Amino acid sequence: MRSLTEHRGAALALASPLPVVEVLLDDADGLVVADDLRTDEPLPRWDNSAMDGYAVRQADVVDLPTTLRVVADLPAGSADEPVVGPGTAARIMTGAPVPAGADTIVPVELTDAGTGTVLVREAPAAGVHVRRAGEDAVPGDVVVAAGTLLGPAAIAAVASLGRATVRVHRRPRVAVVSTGDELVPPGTPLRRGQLPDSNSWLLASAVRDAGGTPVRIGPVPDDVDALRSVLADLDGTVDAIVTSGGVSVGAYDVVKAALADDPGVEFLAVAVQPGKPQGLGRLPGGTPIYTLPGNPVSSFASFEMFVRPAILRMRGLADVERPSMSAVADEGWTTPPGRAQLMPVRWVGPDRVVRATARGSGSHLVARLALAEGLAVIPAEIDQVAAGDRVTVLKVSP
Ligand SMILES: Nc1nc2c(c(=O)[nH]1)N[C@H]1C(S)=C(S)[C@@H](COP(=O)(O)OP(=O)(O)OC[C@H]3O[C@@H](n4cnc5c(N)ncnc54)[C@H](O)[C@@H]3O)O[C@H]1N2
Ligand code: MOO
Repeated sequence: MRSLTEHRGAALALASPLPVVEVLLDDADGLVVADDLRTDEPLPRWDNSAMDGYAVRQADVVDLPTTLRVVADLPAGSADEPVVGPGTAARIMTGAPVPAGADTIVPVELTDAGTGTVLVREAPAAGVHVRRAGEDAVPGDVVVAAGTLLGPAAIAAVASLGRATVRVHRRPRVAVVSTGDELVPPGTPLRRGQLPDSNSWLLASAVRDAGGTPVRIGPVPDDVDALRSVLADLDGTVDAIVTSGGVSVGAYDVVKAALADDPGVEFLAVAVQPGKPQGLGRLPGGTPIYTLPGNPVSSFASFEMFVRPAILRMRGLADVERPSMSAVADEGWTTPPGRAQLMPVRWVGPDRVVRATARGSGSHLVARLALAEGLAVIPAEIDQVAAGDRVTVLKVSP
């Protein structure tokens, strides 16, 4: 059996950052910046006022109170370039450029708010309430580095450079294909033996949560030719394919059968529970394929371990790890000998977890998987978790 870490490495090795495209800022959320974005100008671009008030000369506000003549009115956006000479002031609003001659901003609260003349009762020291050109960034500074994930703050930084578009790695399109004769779409009446396909929805949602665009297909019946034709159509038109089911040693394991002669795809056992039977590789057209086991908790945990990091890498992210933390197991449980365990857990305190369901990591427990907030990763060498033990928990809930 291959170790969890080794298989994760093989899964990640199939992925590389996708080609770069230029997108409007409106479409940039969740995408990853392709090149360093530098500023050509100082930011702020000019000295400007941090307060609504009056721009004055410090020498004029030493003996207070005093009355100054108002020679200009400068709202934010004003292109006027008045000069504040001795005995005068410019009314100024937050964000307007500080006019030549002025070195001091008097907030309106310290004046009589006059428009023809202004009575100044108190004044701050020179430079207070002035936002200096270049104090945020100077020309040549990298403002948004290659590899930055675009969220609200980073998009604001790009916009503040005056750019309407940004070059990013294309968002991965990932096909998810569920297989199994027993599956019907949710909402369809069930006869004995049938069950709703939950994996294609699970995987489509997981793709979206990983920042990809899912192409959901399924359920595909246990028919080798039908599945081959679905995969051939997808090969070369999507960035990755994820299948569920049909990879163990059953008589009708369609995914394994459909790809058995494909030299680019290997099937193997990984020392992990759930998620032991796995396959991965490239289809003839070069598309990476990940064939996950069909048990829903196995599909969930396998996607988390093997597919999600690959999608993050395709997006151009350097860090493909989930945030993890050490937590205390509030109860004990057994783990399979010689295999790592991925135990769905939920929080019962800031750093305490219990199994999400009393039946633990059983790979069919799809209904109660909904309670899982984390996956405790128990190394293969550990055969028993005791109450009070520390475990590493990946935070997986959205
Ligand atoms: N003799 C052996 N049998 C099994 C072994 C083994 O080593 N020897 N391994 C077991 C393990 S571990 C797993 S995991 C499963 C994986 O099997 P498959 O990937 O072939 O999955 P299926 O047989 O197609 O389905 C398993 C199970 O999951 C249900 N399922 C499948 N797809 C969906 C879906 N889209 N939505 C909801 N539920 C789904 C399916 O009905 C089965 O109950 O093999 C074990 N067997
Ligand atoms: O590997 Mo299976 O996923 O243990 O149930």
